[in-house]
Amino acid sequence: MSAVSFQNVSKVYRTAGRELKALDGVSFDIQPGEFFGLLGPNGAGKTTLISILAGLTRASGGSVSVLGHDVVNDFAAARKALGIVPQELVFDPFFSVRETLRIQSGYFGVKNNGAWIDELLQGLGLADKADANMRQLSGGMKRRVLVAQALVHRPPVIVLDEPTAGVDVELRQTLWHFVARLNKQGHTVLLTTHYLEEAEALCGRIAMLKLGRVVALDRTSALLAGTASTMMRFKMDQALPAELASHARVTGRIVQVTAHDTAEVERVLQILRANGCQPEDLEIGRADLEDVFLEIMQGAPRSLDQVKVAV
Ligand SMILES: Nc1ncnc2c1ncn2[C@@H]1O[C@H](COP(=O)(O)OP(=O)(O)OP(=O)(O)O)[C@@H](O)[C@H]1O
Repeated sequence: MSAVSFQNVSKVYRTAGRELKALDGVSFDIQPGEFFGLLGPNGAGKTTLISILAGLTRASGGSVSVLGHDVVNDFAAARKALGIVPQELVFDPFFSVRETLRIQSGYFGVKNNGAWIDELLQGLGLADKADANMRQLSGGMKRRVLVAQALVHRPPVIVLDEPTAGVDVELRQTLWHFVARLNKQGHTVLLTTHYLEEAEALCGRIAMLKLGRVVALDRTSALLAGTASTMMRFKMDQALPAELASHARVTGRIVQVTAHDTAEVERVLQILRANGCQPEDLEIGRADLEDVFLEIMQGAPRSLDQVKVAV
């Protein structure tokens, strides 16, 4: 049985007489024990999909289940199987960290949860804040409590919706260490993030959403293998020749161009030379998930062969 199953999920938002299709026929399954990444640019539909999974939003069509429990018809069982770490920080400021976690245990009907709460506090670096009031905590500490709160009932499926947005390096490491441990123990993890290096490091499989549709779904290693394997990076003052624009990324003076092999690297250099460009600090390296993501999202040509070379 799948840990999470999305079957032909669609969602239409109607606002001010306008219709917006936020999700359009999304289907995929996540198997028990997977560390699964859901990626996509702003507005792709990630949060909408997670809200439907959490039972906070109704799908316009299709169905979603968690360990076989439909999120609409069998809501309580589906919700109990999920631990959802939301994006926003919402707390009652008058309770201590430990009280907050006890109350949350109560919501799920979990009794005698002290030992697990201690383990959560320890694992998330909150042990010395256990008796502090929520309002006294920094933003990063509050975020740790959010994670602890989501895990208080030991859910088999953990959903992390951009958990590291605006979070410092130490907390990220604490969080990933802890979540990776839970995953090794058999918990399924669904992660949405804009940090592609995190997704590359953690996720065994990845789905990419674009305008509400799944545009890529594969093992992370296969996604990386399927793209241009080489990235050329250099600095340049001149404008990028138009022939290279479709598979290049420009950030200020820094240019990154994809190439599949050394012949393509030579072709890029040839195009640059023919256009009077003078690249500096040239580096050639392996493509990473960010390159794959941009290639898929921009629908850039997969090979330089498709580009006319003007020499
Ligand atoms: N409550 C709503 N009413 C109307 N439109 C909405 C609502 N929520 C989301 N949308 C629209 O649905 C689309 C998908 O939004 P969603 O928040 O799911 O994307 P996302 O992939 O999570 O983006 P981000 O990375 O910015 O969080 C967007 O075009 C958004 O404007």
